[in-house]
Amino acid sequence: MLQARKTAISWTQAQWQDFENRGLQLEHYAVFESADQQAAWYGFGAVATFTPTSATTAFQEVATWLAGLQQELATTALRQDLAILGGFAFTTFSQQHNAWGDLANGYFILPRFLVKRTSTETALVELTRNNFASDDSLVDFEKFLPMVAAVQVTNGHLNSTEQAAVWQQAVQQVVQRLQTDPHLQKVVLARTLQVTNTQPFSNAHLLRALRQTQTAVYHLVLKVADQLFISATPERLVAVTGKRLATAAVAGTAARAADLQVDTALGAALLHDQKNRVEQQIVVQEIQRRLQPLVTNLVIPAQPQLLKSQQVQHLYTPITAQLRPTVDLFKVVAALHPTPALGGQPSVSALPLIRQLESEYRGLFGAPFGYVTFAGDGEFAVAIRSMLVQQRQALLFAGAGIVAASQPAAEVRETALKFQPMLQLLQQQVGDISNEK
Ligand SMILES: C=C(O[C@@H]1C=C(C(=O)O)C=C[C@H]1O)C(=O)O
Repeated sequence: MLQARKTAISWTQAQWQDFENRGLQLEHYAVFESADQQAAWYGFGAVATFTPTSATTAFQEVATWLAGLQQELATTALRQDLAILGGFAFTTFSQQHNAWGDLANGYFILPRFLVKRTSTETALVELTRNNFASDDSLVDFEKFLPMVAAVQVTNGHLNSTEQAAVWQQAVQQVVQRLQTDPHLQKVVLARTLQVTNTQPFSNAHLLRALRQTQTAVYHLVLKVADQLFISATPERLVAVTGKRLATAAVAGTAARAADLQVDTALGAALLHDQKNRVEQQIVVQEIQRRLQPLVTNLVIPAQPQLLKSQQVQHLYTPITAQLRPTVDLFKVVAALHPTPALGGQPSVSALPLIRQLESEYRGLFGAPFGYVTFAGDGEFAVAIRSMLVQQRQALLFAGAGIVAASQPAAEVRETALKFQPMLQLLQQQVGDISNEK
């Protein structure tokens, strides 16, 4: 039986910082902060964890796991305040060796303590299968967290290895396929950047840098044992509140500029660029096609807008709808992932090419990451601009949509920009990076 209770909290900035630093010492810690800052969930420790067995059945598996937890809950009063947090894997793990370890097939936690922050409340929710240790959740929470001394400032020296030239050749191959295969419209190809430090990265510093340098994007964090996954993505996959659904088609990329006029001109050029408009329209149409059987009142603006994050700007079409009575959040995620923003079009042709041409298994990169409450509401973001950190190693991922008109060298530049959000976190900690090609 699951016992739950909720307490309103109003912590100072220093307390938040202290609790997060201590939370990072636990086996499990997770963060979901929405890009619009309307919702945030923090998971400390785990009452239960779940790892799907395969990517194709993962959505149903997690839905079934959550349904079991709902039945175990002693009270229905807190269903809006309890949530599972975690991420799916992009595809089923297919390689013998990969960097992802326990996270390879995706990973979800039911936290022992949840902090829920919305525009109207901030609350600590305690959850246990035993009896509560005391009659005060705040006391229990303080006792549950490890006592850690102040986080040390780390220096160190970074080395990075990437395979830009090899990847550019793979892009060239994809372009040739796109030009000769009339059924294939788009393939999203990703590359990786391996960064090695001379000493272990500090998770606390990485998270601080995430909040300082990456604003107006989602902050996604999942720490399991000595692995830390971080994403600063601008891209929503889907949010569901009651029967209201919101999703977005995000594709097509231009750089940002510090100068406002230059930045505006870059955005305007992107809005009028034929190649990028095609790339994004493919995503809009495919999302529409996949949602149609699941929703009513589908609203799709005719023209895209710009979605700006620190390093890049994208074409962006916000999409809303009403879920049909029998459809839930998991069914929508299963239908949408991967959209042609991360897979390609059609998926059946693009996904095998991705598997064949990419050197690293994607793991949580590009996959749905989010939370689902015990009431069935929730949100998943697309976990791009992300990396996996383990001790002295960081593995960064960046992809780009390739269409017949793509120029491989430009895609290399675009993915270099998309590494920047995570590179900044690493650099903030140790200073400059040296590049070993
Ligand atoms: C795949 C990534 O980004 C995706 C690809 C984009 C593109 O090709 O222009 C734009 C936004 C994202 O949907 C990434 O950042 O790694």
